[in-house]
Amino acid sequence: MSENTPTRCGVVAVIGAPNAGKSTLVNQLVGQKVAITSAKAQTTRARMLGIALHHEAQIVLVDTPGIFSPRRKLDRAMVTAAWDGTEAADAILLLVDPVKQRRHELDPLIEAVARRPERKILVLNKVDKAKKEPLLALAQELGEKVEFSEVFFVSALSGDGVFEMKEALVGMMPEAEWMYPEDQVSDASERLLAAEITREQLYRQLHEELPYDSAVRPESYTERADGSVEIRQQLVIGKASQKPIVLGKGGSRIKAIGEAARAELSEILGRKVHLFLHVRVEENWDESREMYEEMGLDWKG
Ligand SMILES: Nc1nc2c(ncn2[C@@H]2O[C@H](COP(=O)(O)OP(=O)(O)OP(=O)(O)O)[C@@H](O)[C@H]2O)c(=O)[nH]1
Repeated sequence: MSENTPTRCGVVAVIGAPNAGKSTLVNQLVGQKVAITSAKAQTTRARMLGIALHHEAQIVLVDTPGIFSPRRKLDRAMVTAAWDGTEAADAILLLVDPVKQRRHELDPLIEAVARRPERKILVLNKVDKAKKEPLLALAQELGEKVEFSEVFFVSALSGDGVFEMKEALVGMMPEAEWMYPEDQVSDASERLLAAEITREQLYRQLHEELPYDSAVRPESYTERADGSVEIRQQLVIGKASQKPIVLGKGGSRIKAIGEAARAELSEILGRKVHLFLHVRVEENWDESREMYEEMGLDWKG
């Protein structure tokens, strides 16, 4: 970057139906993992920032929970967090999975986006799985409903088309000082990220067996004198009957979850990690204010 080039900085809110690939795209744009992903819908619970740098621009990406029709209190808090994430954005990026469109969730979203005053960008994801003609037809259909200033076709998973999109995003960012230090990639604390990494493993390893209502509560995060870090977390489940599923035979499942999370965390943190997990049954954890605050969601009584 030349010294005379003015810096740019802006906020892009990434919205879309559950499972569209929002977290995968944010990670790809940032160039490292800042948000967890899974095949399970509604993995992202709170608003998370991923901070991408490209040329003179700092692009602050708001990874929102998927927007869907809320039924439970937890769902309502997630949808509120999603829309809050779009406040004060310089652009709204609507991400769509062209194969599994989830129209019942996508259609209300399209209507809401159409009414927003911000610049709007359409990104059709998962092009690795989609056929060309339906993809173009979908872009045209959505383009008739919302005034998008740009349309991109990408694979967030493989990175195809993401570089070109990043180049284009730079030009959309207003001239401004960077909001975050150059080396900051996310606004999540290491403590929260650690809990999220464990939750990702919990979903990956038990996705069919364990219903959606489970959570990981950070208990302690202590730096040891030798430079390593000791992390304690609770795996919170809603029913005692789920406990044997999480533990597995002779504790083998929880051990595998802990081992995979520990390995990934040591890599991300660049140091040795000691991870201790234990299961806790809390029937109404999704009605607890403390849990909401730990997940970065607002509690609305
Ligand atoms: N084939 C393919 N799969 C993808 C692509 N992008 C994301 N996925 C997969 O789609 C699933 C959902 O991805 P996420 O990034 O967790 O989706 P999300 O929109 O953040 O989901 P929520 O947290 O439910 O809102 C994961 O299994 C991803 O690996 C892509 O470009 N191609």
